[in-house]
Amino acid sequence: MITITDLNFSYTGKKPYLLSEINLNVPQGAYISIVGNNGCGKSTLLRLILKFMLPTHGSIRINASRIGYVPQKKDTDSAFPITVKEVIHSYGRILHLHSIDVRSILSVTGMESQAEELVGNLSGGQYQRMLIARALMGNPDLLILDEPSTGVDVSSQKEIYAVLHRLNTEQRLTILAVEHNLYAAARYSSMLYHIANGHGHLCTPQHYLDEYMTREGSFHA
Ligand SMILES: Nc1ncnc2c1ncn2[C@@H]1O[C@H](COP(=O)(O)OP(=O)(O)OP(=O)(O)O)[C@@H](O)[C@H]1O
Repeated sequence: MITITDLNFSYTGKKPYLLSEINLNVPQGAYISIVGNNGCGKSTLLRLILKFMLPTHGSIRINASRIGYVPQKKDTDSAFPITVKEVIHSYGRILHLHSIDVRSILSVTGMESQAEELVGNLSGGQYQRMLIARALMGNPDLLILDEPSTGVDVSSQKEIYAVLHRLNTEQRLTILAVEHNLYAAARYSSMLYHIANGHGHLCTPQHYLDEYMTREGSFHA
């Protein structure tokens, strides 16, 4: 679904590269979490995949009919006076959807009873579940998320990952997520893509736990 070939990237367009010799294949139905230390280039890689920027060298091919995107919470404005229902309607207009069933859209992430709520009154977990419901409008075959559980309490994290797990295993939705929650990455991903020193390595959750966690520090649930 995503094929990245010999990608190099720096914000200056010159060496040293932030991302170097990146080769990654995300097959249909996979759930891949991108992990690595702060500043290693995880979000940069997502922005390249989303075509917000171009690689310095190399190519990214995407074979998806529609991509759903859940941005980092800090990149969204939860103070804007708009209800959950209005968020769904306005996104439907952007997608040129003719009829919108707000209740059924929100029910995918268990948010139907918050439809009339102002987004500023939602908890971190509810807000994130609203963004996931919005990203699923128009039936994407690829869902990209940037830190889906950052700033979300543990019980809401469980709800978010239950939704993502269900979408991936039952509906075969391909998921690519930048992940700081290493417990969730190891528990729910089919594979992890670990970035360190500009280079990426695809590994199984077990391999990541065995090889990297001991070197990179403690395990956060
Ligand atoms: N627009 C930009 N212009 C120049 N440098 C940038 C830009 N955006 C990010 N960077 C730098 O690129 C590096 C990688 O940033 P990026 O956000 O991709 O890292 P990350 O792995 O997602 O980090 P974190 O885990 O902290 O979110 C950082 O040193 C950051 O300061």
